[in-house]
Amino acid sequence: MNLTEAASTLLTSMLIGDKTTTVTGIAIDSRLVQAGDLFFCISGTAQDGHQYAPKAVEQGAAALVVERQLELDIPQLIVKDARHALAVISNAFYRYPSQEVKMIGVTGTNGKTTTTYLIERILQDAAISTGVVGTIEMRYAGQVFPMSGTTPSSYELQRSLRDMADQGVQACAVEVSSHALEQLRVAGSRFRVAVFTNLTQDHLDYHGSMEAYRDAKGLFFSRLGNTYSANEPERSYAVLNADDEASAVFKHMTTAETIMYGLNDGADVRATDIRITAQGTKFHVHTFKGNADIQLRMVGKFNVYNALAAISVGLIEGIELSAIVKSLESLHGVAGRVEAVQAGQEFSVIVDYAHTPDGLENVLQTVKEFAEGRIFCVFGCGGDRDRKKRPIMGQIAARYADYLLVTSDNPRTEVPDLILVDIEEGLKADGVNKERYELIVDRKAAITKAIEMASPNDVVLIAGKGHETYQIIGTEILDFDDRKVAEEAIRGTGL
Ligand SMILES: CC(=O)N[C@H]1[C@@H](OP(=O)(O)OP(=O)(O)OC[C@H]2O[C@@H](n3ccc(=O)[nH]c3=O)[C@H](O)[C@@H]2O)O[C@H](CO)[C@@H](O)[C@@H]1O[C@H](C)C(=O)N[C@@H](C)C(=O)N[C@H](CCC(=O)O)C(=O)O
Ligand SMILES: Nc1ncnc2c1ncn2[C@@H]1O[C@H](COP(=O)(O)OP(=O)(O)OP(=O)(O)O)[C@@H](O)[C@H]1O
Ligand SMILES: N[C@H](CCC[C@H](N)C(=O)O)C(=O)O
Ligand SMILES: [Mg+2]
Repeated sequence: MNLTEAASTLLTSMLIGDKTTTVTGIAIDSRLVQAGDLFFCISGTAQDGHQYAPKAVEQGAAALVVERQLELDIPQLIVKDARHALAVISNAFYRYPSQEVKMIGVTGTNGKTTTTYLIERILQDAAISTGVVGTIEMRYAGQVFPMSGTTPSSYELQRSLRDMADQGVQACAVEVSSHALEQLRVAGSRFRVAVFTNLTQDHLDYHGSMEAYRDAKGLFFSRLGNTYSANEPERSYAVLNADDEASAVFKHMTTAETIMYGLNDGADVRATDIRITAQGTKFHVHTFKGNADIQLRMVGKFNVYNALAAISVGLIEGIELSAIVKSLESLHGVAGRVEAVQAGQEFSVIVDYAHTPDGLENVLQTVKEFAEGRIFCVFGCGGDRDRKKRPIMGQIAARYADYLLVTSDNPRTEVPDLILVDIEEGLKADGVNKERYELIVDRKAAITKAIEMASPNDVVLIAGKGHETYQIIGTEILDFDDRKVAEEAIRGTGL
């Protein structure tokens, strides 16, 4: 792409310098710039990318996209909003790959990763080559790539989609975080389906209020397929959780046809007769394409919702309900989501990724349904993240578990002990007896203690980190895997 072509995508942009300059790649981080790249100076949430322009030039950038002209001898494309320009130009640079790969986006506070995996399985089994992009990893066409967050930046997403299209990938299930919506990471991507799981408290540090958080999610639906045309190759659909009140707002915002799923009468895709055991979840599903019994290997009522959302997507894609049911029944679960650790012990140890008040409540409710003995809950709250959820998570843990081991979960640049104190505030406010909990800042020590305390038939729930294989302390990323630590603790105590 040359700079004139890049400039032509934005009517109000202004090009300074050699207009024929060719750019061979896109970069937003000066440390990753390669010779020939177009470097976008983004006014970010933490810092101003314009300050890194000299470094980008030094690394070989061919040109810059800036919001104000810089005193540098290099072609510059001046735009009003570099983040917006990044989305627009990335879509063009990678030749609009979302027109070729059918995109299914999943947004919501909890359940995005799980739901994308269910969708991936259903589509793969229907011989639709499917990629998945989200918290755990990105994978397609037999390759796996690590991820640093949930939703990649717009240029990384477009670059990956182009690669998918070139490798014959037909569909892609993408986790769409509220940060991503606010930061235009999926802007310009054509979504065939937008799925909403639920909206509960999280990320108030970033969004400020629940209304602002809901509005960020709403962007996904208001931007969805807002043209009706005889030439439109395929319609877009919104798949909404009928039992979450935010869905009414999203339904109102979108021009797409909506499929409502839930547990109550009136939902288009509905579950009844739910039965949960330690081994799995049974229910009857009623849809606009027939009814069926289904037996998931995954436990928890929340997984019924995730399954209903995935069933809706399968039906939109024209897959038979019986085939969808078979696919879902074959899935063992998702790494770090209600994952059992078995090392010969006589009590249950479960590792789960619940890191929000609602996530924690759901998983504890599920555990409570099958626990025969006491419940020990090891959990913490992330540093440099929503502080308001901390006392609430403490209160929820105390409501369901018999004994709490409050510990660290990626303290990042905060003082770890103080995060624990924030959680304890909630316990004190609820008058939880000090005999029922302890604060152990070292996560390994907390897990080990819980395992030492457990007796046959008890359940040790280790929440918050799920599939994560690290603990972020300060700016250091240290190896840490709840599953391995638990297994070692079990073997170490010889139980
Ligand atoms: C608050 C937030 O969302 N930040 C994300 C955002 O950064 P930003 O654009 O605001 O950038 P910034 O850090 O202010 O820096 C400004 C610019 O300077 C550049 N820079 C910076 C340093 C340098 O040496 N050179 C350089 O060029 C940066 O690359 C950037 O372009 O865009 C970046 C690129 O997409 C992300 O990596 C970064 O994620 C940070 C690490 C983060 O922690 N994000 C979390 C909160 C997040 O996004 N989480 C959601 C998941 C939520 C969920 O699933 O519940 C997610 O989608 O991952
Ligand atoms: N539909 C749901 N409703 C409420 N809680 C859920 C739901 N699905 C999963 N959970 C809980 O939330 C945790 C996280 O699930 P999952 O990883 O699928 O969510 P996510 O939305 O991808 O999270 P993240 O925002 O970190 O990407 C699970 O370990 C489980 O405890
Ligand atoms: N997507 C979430 C993941 C949180 C996981 C938890 N282990 C933590 O570090 O807080 C976030 O970035 O806020
Ligand atoms: Mg996720």
